[in-house]
Amino acid sequence: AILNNVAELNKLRLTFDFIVLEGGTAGNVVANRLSENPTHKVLVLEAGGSNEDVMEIIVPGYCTRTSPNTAQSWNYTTTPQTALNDRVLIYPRGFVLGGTSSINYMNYARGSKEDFDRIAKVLGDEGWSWDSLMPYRFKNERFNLQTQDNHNITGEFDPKYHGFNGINTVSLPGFPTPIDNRTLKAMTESTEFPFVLDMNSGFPLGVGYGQTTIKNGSRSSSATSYLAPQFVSRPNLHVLLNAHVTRVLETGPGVFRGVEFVGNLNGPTLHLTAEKGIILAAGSVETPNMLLHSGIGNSSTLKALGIKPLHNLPSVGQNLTDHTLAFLSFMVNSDNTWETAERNTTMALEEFAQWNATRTGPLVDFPGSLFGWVRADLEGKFPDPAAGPNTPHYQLIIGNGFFGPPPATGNFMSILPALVAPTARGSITINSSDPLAPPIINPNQLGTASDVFVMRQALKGILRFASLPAWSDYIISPVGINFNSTDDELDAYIREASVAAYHTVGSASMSPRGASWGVLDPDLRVKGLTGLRIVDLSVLPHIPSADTQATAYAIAEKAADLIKESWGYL
Ligand SMILES: Cc1cc2nc3c(=O)[nH]c(=O)nc-3n(C[C@H](O)[C@H](O)[C@H](O)COP(=O)(O)OP(=O)(O)OC[C@H]3O[C@@H](n4cnc5c(N)ncnc54)[C@H](O)[C@@H]3O)c2cc1C
Repeated sequence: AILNNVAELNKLRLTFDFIVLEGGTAGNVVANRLSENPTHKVLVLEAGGSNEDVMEIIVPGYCTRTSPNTAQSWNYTTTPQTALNDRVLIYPRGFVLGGTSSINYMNYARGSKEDFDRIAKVLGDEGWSWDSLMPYRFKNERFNLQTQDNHNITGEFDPKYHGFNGINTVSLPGFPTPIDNRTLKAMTESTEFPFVLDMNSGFPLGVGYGQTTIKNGSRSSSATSYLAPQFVSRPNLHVLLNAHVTRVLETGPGVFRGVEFVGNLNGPTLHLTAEKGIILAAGSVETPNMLLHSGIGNSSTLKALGIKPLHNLPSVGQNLTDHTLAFLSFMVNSDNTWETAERNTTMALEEFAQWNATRTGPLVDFPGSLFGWVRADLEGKFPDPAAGPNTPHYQLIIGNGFFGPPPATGNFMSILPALVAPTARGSITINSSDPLAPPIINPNQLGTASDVFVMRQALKGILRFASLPAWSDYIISPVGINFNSTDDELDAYIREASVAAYHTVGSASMSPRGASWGVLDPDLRVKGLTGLRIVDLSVLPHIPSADTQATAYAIAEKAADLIKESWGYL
């Protein structure tokens, strides 16, 4: 059942085997899988509210409206980013059931085989390799063979890389955009941007059809899928909304099976204990924040802040890694772009009415059909930052309009580069002993010379792509730079036009058993402690070269098996 307040929970007088701290992308997967065993009583505590009836969440075409500065987002900001002219960036995360899977842009991308084989090698644990994670990707995925416009999808994906019986629906685009055919034609005009049949095969290089977590024209999040009515009605699964967790608590020497939370920010502090274990799945920003406030982190820093150190793990909050996105638009010779609907209320209402009546039309998709995964020419200047030669350095996000509020006049298309093999590392730290105070978020965007160089090469690559004959009667000019900008001009543009991609990972990373660094053993247990596992993207020692939700789901499916195994059933 889903409960809205602590009074409802108290009335039930329940005890729990597992308490899953937070109903986000990964947390809901674990809650679902652990409650498959009817003898296991599972509670999820989630700070945010319900995902139901929020149109910005449900309608795919509205996905860019879910954040920032909405009731469904932790409206964080970063520290001034040195490489980005000291700009403070917005840094949203989902504050709602489903977590960031309820507010993200739904792109489903797994990264490369080499990404995960590198992680397995670093950890000395084959269980994290690409091949070992494949069954968990399949357990998560329910690939949808029908699109909203019922077009023939042969040649748009490769079925052998997909799961068809999982829980979370993944679909191909259901409404072609007017620039799809030109993009496909451009691919035939240059060997630099070949067509890739399926970017989720482990070998993503090329440009191909995007896959998204959309079910029949509406968002599929961990809340709508893993907590669908047939699951959340299990008598042994309870989800408490509006429960802000402040700390995990020591219940015996080195044993953490307690949790402290508040049911509303001015209300009393409440405590619960799990018989078997606590699963911390608050995401890469809040998980390290919560560990630090619980006394798990660098003991001397915690002591200086007035927090009683309970377990010295200096890596907590370190190694935070994120991708970087640069906005890049082109003025085009067409009026069939997003701007036209954005400037015309009647047309926007018609699009919504179409979606509402038949789940067809432009709002059934993330606003874009094709994505690219490309390697940059490093010109021998830097060691390869990618996991291997089949792994991209940057992503192309192609859209039929201007991302963000459009200028008053003109029509546009966007080809955004996202740096997906960053070398910079950031951190989550705290400067207060108040667990309700926001953490200090420093993703250190483009924080190395190598990252700035690769982003510059990405911009040059996109300018080459936009110069191909397929675009000659369509693209008028880039916005903010031009086709022959100098390196200095491109760098100046990058520092102003780049933002975080919100693919945050790594801040409570696994490391090999017995290592002097890291926060978790490869079985996701906090090093040196009993009763506490972490299951979210903070656990990754390296960032995959793709959007991150597919990996959050795979980690969580694997974690559920690890937990079940340790309690003697699978
Ligand atoms: C705007 C945006 C767009 C994105 N687009 C894409 C995309 O298109 N494709 C993609 O693959 N990835 C995308 N991502 C990233 C991706 O969605 C996330 O990496 C992933 O969902 C994170 O999963 P998680 O389980 O680690 O954390 P989350 O899903 O964030 O779960 C954490 C949960 O913990 C809760 N929580 C945190 N602290 C507390 C507390 N103290 N007490 C109680 N509850 C708490 C949160 O409310 C949340 O529900 C996007 C991210 C953003 C922000």
